[in-house]
Amino acid sequence: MVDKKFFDSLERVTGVVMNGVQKEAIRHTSGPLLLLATPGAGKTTVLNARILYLILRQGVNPENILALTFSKAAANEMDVRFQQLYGQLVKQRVRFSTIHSFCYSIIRTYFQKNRISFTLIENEQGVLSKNSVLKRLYEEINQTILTEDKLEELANAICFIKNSMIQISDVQNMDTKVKDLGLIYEAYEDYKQNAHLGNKLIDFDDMLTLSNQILEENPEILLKYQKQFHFVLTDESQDTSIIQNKIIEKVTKLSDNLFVVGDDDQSIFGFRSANPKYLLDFKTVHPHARILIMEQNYRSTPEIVQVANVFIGGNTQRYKKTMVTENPSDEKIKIHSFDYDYQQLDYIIEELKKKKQIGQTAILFRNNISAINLIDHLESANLLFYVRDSGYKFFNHWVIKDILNFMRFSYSDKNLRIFETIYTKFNSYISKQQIEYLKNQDPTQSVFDHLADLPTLPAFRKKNFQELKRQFKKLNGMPPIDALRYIRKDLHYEKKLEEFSERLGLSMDSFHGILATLENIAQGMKTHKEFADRLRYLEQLMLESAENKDNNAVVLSTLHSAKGLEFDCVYMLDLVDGILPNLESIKAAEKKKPDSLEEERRLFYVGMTRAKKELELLTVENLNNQDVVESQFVGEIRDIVCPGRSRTGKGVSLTTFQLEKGADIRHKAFGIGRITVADVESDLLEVKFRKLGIKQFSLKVCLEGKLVSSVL
Ligand SMILES: Nc1ncnc2c1ncn2[C@@H]1O[C@H](COP(=O)(O)OP(=O)(O)OP(=O)(O)O)[C@@H](O)[C@H]1O
Repeated sequence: MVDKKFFDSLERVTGVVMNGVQKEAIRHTSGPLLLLATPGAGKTTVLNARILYLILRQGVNPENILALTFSKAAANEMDVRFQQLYGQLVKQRVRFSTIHSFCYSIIRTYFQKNRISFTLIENEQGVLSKNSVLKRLYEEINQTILTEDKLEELANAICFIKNSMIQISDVQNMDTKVKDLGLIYEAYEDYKQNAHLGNKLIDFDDMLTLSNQILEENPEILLKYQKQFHFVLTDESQDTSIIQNKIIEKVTKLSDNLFVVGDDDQSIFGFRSANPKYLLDFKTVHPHARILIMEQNYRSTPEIVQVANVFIGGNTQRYKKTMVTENPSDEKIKIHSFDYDYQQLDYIIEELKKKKQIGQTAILFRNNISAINLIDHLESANLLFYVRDSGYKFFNHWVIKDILNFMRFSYSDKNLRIFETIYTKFNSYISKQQIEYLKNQDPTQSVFDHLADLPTLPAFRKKNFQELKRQFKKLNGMPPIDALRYIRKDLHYEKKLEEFSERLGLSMDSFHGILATLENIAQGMKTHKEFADRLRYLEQLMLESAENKDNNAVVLSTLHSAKGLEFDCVYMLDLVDGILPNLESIKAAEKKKPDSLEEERRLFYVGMTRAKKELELLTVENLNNQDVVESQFVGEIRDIVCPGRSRTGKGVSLTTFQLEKGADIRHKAFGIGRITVADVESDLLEVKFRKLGIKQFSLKVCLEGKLVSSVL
């Protein structure tokens, strides 16, 4: 009865009437509890309300409460949400923290007490920084340079090792694309321990490893934390890694007051060793735990909820949950296919222009690079935007630096300093010795003239240098878009990139993406300077976009960073196989290893369930100048949204949609085409594709292998 007062005042403050399960979770005061929920079920809402309940109703001191989540942004958002709603009721600050910052406080206290000096190397610049150390060790061990993309792969692999608590001796058995990972890892750990005697170097994930070790080896320290944090709550618990899990379990062992909130269907950080297994095994570890399930979605329309339910049901490793909603109906999920990526962007811009308010709209994508073209388009259309991952370093990528250096050099083929940065990146056949020779020549003359004047040079090489001189001169007079193509094709920069990628085992996809993005930005520009200025301007806009956050600006975010958020309207773009799902997961699934494809499905699901009212899925047939195939997930959604269109009449109705002459279908490998023949008796399906022309297939194989799907 007394709790009624609490819930009444909660309702007044939040405007939310808690449902039965939510109330039960909020009122749960002792013992472990797993609160499993579907998206939009109010997990964060309940977690905050439970903290309030503990403080106001149970008289718990806020200092004894620890609310953990797994990203800085999520911790901040929880804190802000709590302050906004309950700041008036609770004056003392509650500790909302990431697990890393909690661990940092453990090691800092321990090191200070034991007079151990340490340096954090995660975000440092210069030779001591984690990235510089990793780069140096990789290059020493592998005798080859490490690109930014590979560096990210290496850093992720090391993060994975630590979070999964993999022993050094087992690293070599890991399935990884990083060459000699075991050796690099060992050297890295050794360097951090011993390179600076008397000073430990510590990276982000060392905070976890060291905290776990400190708590394990020092019972008095562990007891201090156990006594201080009598109540521990973890949000987004599906993202807990093995080591994080161990730390949480240790700290809560005494009080046993662990309140775990999560959704196994939203576990999307596998590359950092996050694993839904923690949730799936909760009852085994805590046999006396309560498990509550919240399936009511307060966020989205029935149209979105129903489709998302069926879609996530395609995964096998999950708690079976069925989302329901009482929200009013709205529009169906929309699916749009475009021939080219720029058409997709034009469409979004037109749609945004029709809206009065765009602050409740988000554009979500798999890879940060998708944001760059968007920014360019949005700026041109005078639409305000906010980029959530504004730290993305697109504009500093070495490929962009190369391109700008080609352009700069074309202005003055005397500039040896710039020439040195590009001479290996086109077919120059210039040796290091020749570069040394140039250093002693008259700097007011063309480097090509100097080279052509070399005494013992064969005639064809002379001609070659004269030709290069002519080519760079030609490049200088071109508008940026033509210049880009000229650098790629005529000066063979792209071929050099391919050779480079092959040597280092890199995929060309990201390079294609960068070059195509540059081409998009260069459209319609007249001078190289204008192009370079535009790049600088866009970079600045991106960095400053955080200021637009609450200013009616459309939100641009990767799917990963959008977790926990909600918007009236969501566009998901670039939905093609190879991006979402990514290539590795498709290949693994073909070899009957479905785990990563399941994670890709969860990522897609997280994106869909951010939408309250409108959800639009956008796919293209040509992305970054490459022909691509629609995401298999989009095909599935299409079949869920529009099952069994007319099954009567002529044609082949062995599937949920009609296969008949004149009907448009989507082939998994070849994209959209129009049926010219569909004949069961002769087992023939003949399709005319827009770009590939007519192709014939076995009807049986297509149907059994689900190679064809309907087009809305
Ligand atoms: N009982 C309720 N009645 C009405 N609205 C509610 C109720 N509980 C939560 N909500 C609203 O539902 C929306 C989703 O809540 P919240 O963000 O807490 O969900 P979540 O489970 O954390 O979502 P996700 O896991 O998808 O990020 C919010 O707008 C919240 O105010």
